[in-house]
Amino acid sequence: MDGGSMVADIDDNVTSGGGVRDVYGEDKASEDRFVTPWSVSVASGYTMLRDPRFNKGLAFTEKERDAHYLRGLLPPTVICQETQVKKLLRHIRQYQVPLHKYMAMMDLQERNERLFYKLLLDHVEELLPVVYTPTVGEACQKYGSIFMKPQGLYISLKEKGRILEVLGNWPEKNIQVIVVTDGERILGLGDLGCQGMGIPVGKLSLYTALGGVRPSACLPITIDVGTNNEELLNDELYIGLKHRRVTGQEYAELLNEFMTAVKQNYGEKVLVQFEDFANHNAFDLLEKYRSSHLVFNDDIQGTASVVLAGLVAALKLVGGNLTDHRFLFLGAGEAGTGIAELIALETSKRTNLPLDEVRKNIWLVDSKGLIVSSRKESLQHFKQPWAHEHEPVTELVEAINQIKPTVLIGTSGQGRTFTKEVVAAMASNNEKPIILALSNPTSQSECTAEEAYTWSQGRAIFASGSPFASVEYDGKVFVPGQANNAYIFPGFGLGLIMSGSIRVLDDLLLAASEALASQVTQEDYDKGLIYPPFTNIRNISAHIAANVAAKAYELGLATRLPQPKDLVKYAENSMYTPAYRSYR
Ligand SMILES: NC(=O)C1=CN([C@@H]2O[C@H](COP(=O)(O)OP(=O)(O)OC[C@H]3O[C@@H](n4cnc5c(N)ncnc54)[C@H](OP(=O)(O)O)[C@@H]3O)[C@@H](O)[C@H]2O)C=CC1
Ligand SMILES: CC(=O)C(=O)O
Ligand SMILES: [Mg+2]
Repeated sequence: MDGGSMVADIDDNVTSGGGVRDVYGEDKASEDRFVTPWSVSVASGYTMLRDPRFNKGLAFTEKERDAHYLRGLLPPTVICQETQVKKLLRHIRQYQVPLHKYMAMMDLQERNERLFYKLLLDHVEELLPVVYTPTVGEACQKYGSIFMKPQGLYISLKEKGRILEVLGNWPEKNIQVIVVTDGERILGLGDLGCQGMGIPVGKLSLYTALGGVRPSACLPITIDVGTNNEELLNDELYIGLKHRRVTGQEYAELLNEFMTAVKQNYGEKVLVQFEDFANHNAFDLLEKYRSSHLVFNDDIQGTASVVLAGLVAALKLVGGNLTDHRFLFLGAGEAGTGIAELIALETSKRTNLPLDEVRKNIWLVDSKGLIVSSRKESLQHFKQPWAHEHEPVTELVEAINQIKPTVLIGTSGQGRTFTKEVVAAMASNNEKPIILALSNPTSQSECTAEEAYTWSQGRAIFASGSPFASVEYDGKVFVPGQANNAYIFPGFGLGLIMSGSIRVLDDLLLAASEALASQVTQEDYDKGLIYPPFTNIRNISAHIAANVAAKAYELGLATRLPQPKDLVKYAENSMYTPAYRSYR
């Protein structure tokens, strides 16, 4: 036997490891290959089915199934989007636990984006509490354990010096709205660190569903500088940086790099919405960037705009004008002082009285009691304009009895602080007390709708940050309204985008507020409502967007010229509609 034939034998019959010959080619699976972490097949619709932006599920038509290599990848039946909505709604409703409904909705968003938005928009009153407050609060608390797929963009201290590069990793390039949080004050739930991501994700879902900004133009971002939440720091499943928050210069530098990178990458007209930052950063960030970037703080400014709208609408029910009313807040942080400032601004504009004068009708209570002048030196800067001459008062009931407000607003983040005595005190001083329990989620609401109506013998005009069901009292049904910045920011953002605005001024917030108040109908007033129902939200958002854009053009903030003639129509036409598109 010579060497040559030996080689031929081995080649033919024996594998290199001495095993059995690979007859069926199966051993190819263990061959060394160049590894790429993804594969793209141009001759298969498989990737299309798995892309939430294009997927239509069983709604792909016969023609589309042929044209896009989908044959066999779907069961044979074809159903329309309306039927899919019905099916999905039934699916969501079968869950008893709100968090399970939330997870099913997120799952749908990642599977079939248009169906998600169609379902949300068609059943907005039912599903808003699922994708937004209160359920989003619980989702953030459990974010680390419920999520398999990351959403949004995470920018942590590890990315310092490389933020521009990180922005480049996001697949979409034409971003119009960024909602960013650092997770330090998530709703009224405190510091949830990196798990706060649920908030920007939820807010941006509303930008699309309620305001019609297309999903690909929306970018949720969480900045992770650590957390002071001990429970998270000790949780092995915590998804964020496991150290206490960095503050001071290091924090400021990261935020500055972020803001600079955002403008460099997306241009002058990208809107940055600050969300759920703690107040020791929120006011400073807004102040620092409002003159160089298109920014607004939803908790300070969006909330102010929505509450002012509700109060202006409430005047139709209680009579008088803003100067005839006295306002008392429980909570003097972002929401409280933001609302107070916008009420004062609007009142001053309406009456030509100086701001300092109209501020005297507005009082705030913080965790140490009534904000009065003797405390001025020790107060944070945003509380100082509200330090009026008065003796110190520590109890809310006492403050109500002494100041006799016509309007009581809860922005404390502390549940059940509007006790029976508090509501009764408001009711004994006012025929129709206006009581707004704005804190979120429901567990942090200052009182429930039932408590507000029962303890005021059905006389309160009540709205809350998170939704409550209707209440029957003394044979009458009371429908509580929802005073939530969700009414404002989607339409507000659309107005900025469609006019190409480059800065946010307070006058734009007043314009948004005015538009929202004008959408409350006689039918709503007859039910005691000071906000229109969310079912009509696209129309409401179009009016808000149009009024904001009109003001932006008037003030010379708009860059998209010429100004469209009919701004409401223009807003409506600019909106993303979630109906499926036909594919050729
Ligand atoms: N409905 C809506 O659209 C919105 C609702 N919110 C809700 O409002 C709440 C507050 O948010 P924000 O203003 O940003 O938070 P901040 O932390 O900025 O402010 C909270 C304020 O409440 C005060 N406070 C805390 N505990 C008490 C107490 N027991 N009695 C009296 N005052 C108290 C704090 O006092 P001190 O200053 O002394 O610490 C502080 O002034 C949150 O629950 C949030 O979800 C916020 C934005 C929008
Ligand atoms: C609604 C909202 O922005 C908040 O509770 O923080
Ligand atoms: Mg918020």
